[in-house]
Amino acid sequence: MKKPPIKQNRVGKSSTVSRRSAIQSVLGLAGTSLLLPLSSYAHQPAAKKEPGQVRISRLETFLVKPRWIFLKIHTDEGVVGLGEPLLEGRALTIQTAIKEIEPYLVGKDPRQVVHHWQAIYRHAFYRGGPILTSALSGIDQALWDIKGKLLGVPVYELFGGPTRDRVRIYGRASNAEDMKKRKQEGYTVIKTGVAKKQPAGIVENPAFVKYAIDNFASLREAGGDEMDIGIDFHGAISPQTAKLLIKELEPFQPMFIEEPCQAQNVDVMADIARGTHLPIATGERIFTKWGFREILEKGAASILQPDICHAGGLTECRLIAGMAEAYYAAIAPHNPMGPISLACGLHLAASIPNFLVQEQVSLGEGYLKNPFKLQSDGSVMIPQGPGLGVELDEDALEDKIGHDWKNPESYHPFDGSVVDW
Ligand SMILES: O=C(O)[C@@H](O)[C@H](O)[C@H](O)CO
Ligand SMILES: [Mg+2]
Repeated sequence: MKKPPIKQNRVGKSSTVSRRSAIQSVLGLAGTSLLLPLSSYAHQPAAKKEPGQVRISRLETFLVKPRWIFLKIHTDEGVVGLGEPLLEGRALTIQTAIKEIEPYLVGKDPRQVVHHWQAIYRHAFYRGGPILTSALSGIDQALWDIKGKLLGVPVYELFGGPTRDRVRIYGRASNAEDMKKRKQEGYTVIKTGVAKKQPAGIVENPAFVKYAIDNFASLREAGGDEMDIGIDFHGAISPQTAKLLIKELEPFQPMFIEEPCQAQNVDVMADIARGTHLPIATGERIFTKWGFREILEKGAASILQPDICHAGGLTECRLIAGMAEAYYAAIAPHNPMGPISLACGLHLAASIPNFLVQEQVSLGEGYLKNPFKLQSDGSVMIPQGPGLGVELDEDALEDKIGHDWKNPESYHPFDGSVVDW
């Protein structure tokens, strides 16, 4: 059989032999040639360090309030890369996943970002899934940060940008009063949710619909016709109710309908999308290009909301943006995370043509030495420092270390049954 193109680990040969024979004996395959030759199982060694080269020395994660996890990838040259490998409610699991990936990275050249992405994703054998792609996403972000810092340029420069000089961000409003405040702060885009007195069931009566639509109408009135207002159904409404609400919302022209249903059955979302001219947005629970492929092919959404902390990092989200462009779809990164995630969104926005708007819940006040500032036109500027261009404020962070965040639970008040939140 042909030798694999990658140099093999001679030093590790004996452990490779025992690993293969262990695999073979477990599978009952001893003596058969079903498995690849020895060399194919070898771990790629850290190449000898030449002068001027950099090696990854250690991965450090820490939980940060309210529910985040930050990653630092340390190098033997002192350059540190930042990432946010968060999956909400699973911070400890992610921490463990990163611990398991660390031995692969230690001793390696941090600049081979795409190569490491491929190795971490594909050698896991069980590919993807929210836990592993979130861990990988944070690592990918930190590696781009290191690469930019080593070269002394912002990440968007490495991606061929800037494609724009500022980035529209959106705030949140659940009622007319919030809307007026956001407008005053300078926001030109707002996201809201479906107003409801109790969790949605399967079929709703006119009172449910009226309550939700009246609330949206009050937001439209407070925001005015020039305000872009997206509405997040949160995948927590039945598809039939989603269709009904969308029909009633059409006259108020929302900017997009987010997660009109869960994305597990893409055909159902595509059916909803065909029934309205309003743009359907989805993506916070979809991972990698393989997850977004089906959404695009079936025309289930025209606004993709990959989370740069879940979907595979900056490497993968750029590729997803390219796929989206071929379907005239736009990118609006999901981001209820921290400021490292926001910085990633800004670099992505500055390096793709089809960016729409960026979600954020924190501009980094109390976390960053150089927090972002909302401009009077509803935008923030793209960070100009090397790498991701953000620096943690370690002193301010001290009292924010650690959390025991738990995701909400929701039960129907009538019979106590589990409902989506
Ligand atoms: O679009 C959003 O920001 C929300 O759907 C959040 O991702 C969700 O509440 C979990 O944090
Ligand atoms: Mg959402």
